[in-house]
Amino acid sequence: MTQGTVFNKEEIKIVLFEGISQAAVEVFGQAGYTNVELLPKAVDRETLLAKLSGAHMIGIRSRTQLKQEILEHEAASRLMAVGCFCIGTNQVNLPVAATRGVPVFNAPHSNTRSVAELVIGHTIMMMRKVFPNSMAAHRKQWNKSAAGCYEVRGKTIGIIGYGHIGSQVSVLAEAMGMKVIYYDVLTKLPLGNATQVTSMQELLKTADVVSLHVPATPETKEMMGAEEIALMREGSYLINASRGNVVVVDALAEAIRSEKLLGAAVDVFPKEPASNTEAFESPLVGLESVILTPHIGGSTQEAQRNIGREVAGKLINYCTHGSTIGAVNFPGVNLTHSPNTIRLLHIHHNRPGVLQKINDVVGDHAINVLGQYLRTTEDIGFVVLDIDAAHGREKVSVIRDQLSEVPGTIRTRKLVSDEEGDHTILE
Ligand SMILES: NC(=O)c1ccc[n+]([C@@H]2O[C@H](COP(=O)([O-])OP(=O)(O)OC[C@H]3O[C@@H](n4cnc5c(N)ncnc54)[C@H](O)[C@@H]3O)[C@@H](O)[C@H]2O)c1
Ligand SMILES: O=C(O)CC[C@@H](O)C(=O)O
Repeated sequence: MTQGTVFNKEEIKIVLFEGISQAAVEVFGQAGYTNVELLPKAVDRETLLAKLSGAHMIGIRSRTQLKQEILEHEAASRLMAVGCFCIGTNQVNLPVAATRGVPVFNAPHSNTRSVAELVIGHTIMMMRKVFPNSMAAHRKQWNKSAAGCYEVRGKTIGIIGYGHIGSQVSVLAEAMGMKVIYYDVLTKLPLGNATQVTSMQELLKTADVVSLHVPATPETKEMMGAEEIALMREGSYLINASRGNVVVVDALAEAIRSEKLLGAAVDVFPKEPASNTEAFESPLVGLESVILTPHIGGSTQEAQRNIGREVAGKLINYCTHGSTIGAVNFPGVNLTHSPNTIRLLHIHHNRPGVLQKINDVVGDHAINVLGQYLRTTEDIGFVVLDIDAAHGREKVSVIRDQLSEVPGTIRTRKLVSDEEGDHTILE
């Protein structure tokens, strides 16, 4: 019999890695989740496993790699949900997390303005050679010269990936008098006077500044290599604040050395140091017309605070109510507090016949089902049963045990609510 262990909210162990904003801790605390450990940076594998041990929910940013081996490790056996306190979720093996019954949440919007602002800053700094001149001034050299320096006004920026960030870069660039063209695999509504072009080649041949804003996918891996850079205009510029492996860095370094490109600004790298104490290595190091920033596109107080609140809220909603809205690897079910209800969550492999078996189990008991929800993705099925606590309280543990034995079951959870509030029962 798998009766499950009762955990009140203050016993739910939450570990937040990588200097996640204190705002997240506050949001957890306001919701009654007070057992939160906040670690200032990413940790090595051994520490990660030690911290994972017994943790119900964790929060990470882009440095912590949750690979298959980690997710399937005994230390992660209690792990119920993961929050990526950022946009990117490529650091998590999402299919493995899903088949472990672990939804992964992120913050798709909260840092996008910060990235767009940095890109605009990079554009001006790059085209005015601000950093080489500033570094020279720090060495007491006075390089007053207009050579190789340009206004952005009237220049064309070509945005590859016109999503949340690309479209904001578009608006800000246009406000500075730039012409905007963009390429996206989807047809996207142009903002202002921006124009969508039909091929990446056309964009590369036309733009004075190319800015990359695509997600990390197999299609975007190394999408800017030597061939693509060769198509760019002589003396143009490249910005990458998306993901490191979108650009072939050796090809970019070569284009800078040969002065095919007058400059570049790079915020993300194929290999990034795991902590601020590890040395940063890149073929771009030492090329003074390249602005190098340490993956800080989203690193502003405003963005981190908003992300902290957003992702903590999603984790709370999942833990307290079973709501998976906003999960990137899980069927989305929007659930809120339902008084005097016992809520059973059944996460299973999406294969024919599971729902029927669940209904058979429920049908064998004289209980009042107040609500039933089903959502599936290709691989995962998620069924939620709201059972009237007035009649079902004694029977629910037996029902849960029987549901746990339905072939294809990944995980079950039981959430009990009453007028005073919710508490959580986990496997
Ligand atoms: N530097 C940072 O600190 C930082 C911060 C946040 C996000 N990011 C990264 O920025 C990137 C963009 O984020 P977003 O929030 O704008 O994403 P988004 O999903 O809103 O937009 C991405 C756009 O790219 C398009 N796209 C996908 N594949 C494409 C392809 N092969 N060719 C052309 N277009 C393609 C999509 O249709 C979409 O419109 C992501 O890689 C994200 O991880 C970086
Ligand atoms: O904060 C981070 O570590 C990642 C920032 C950014 O790349 C994101 O994916 O949101």
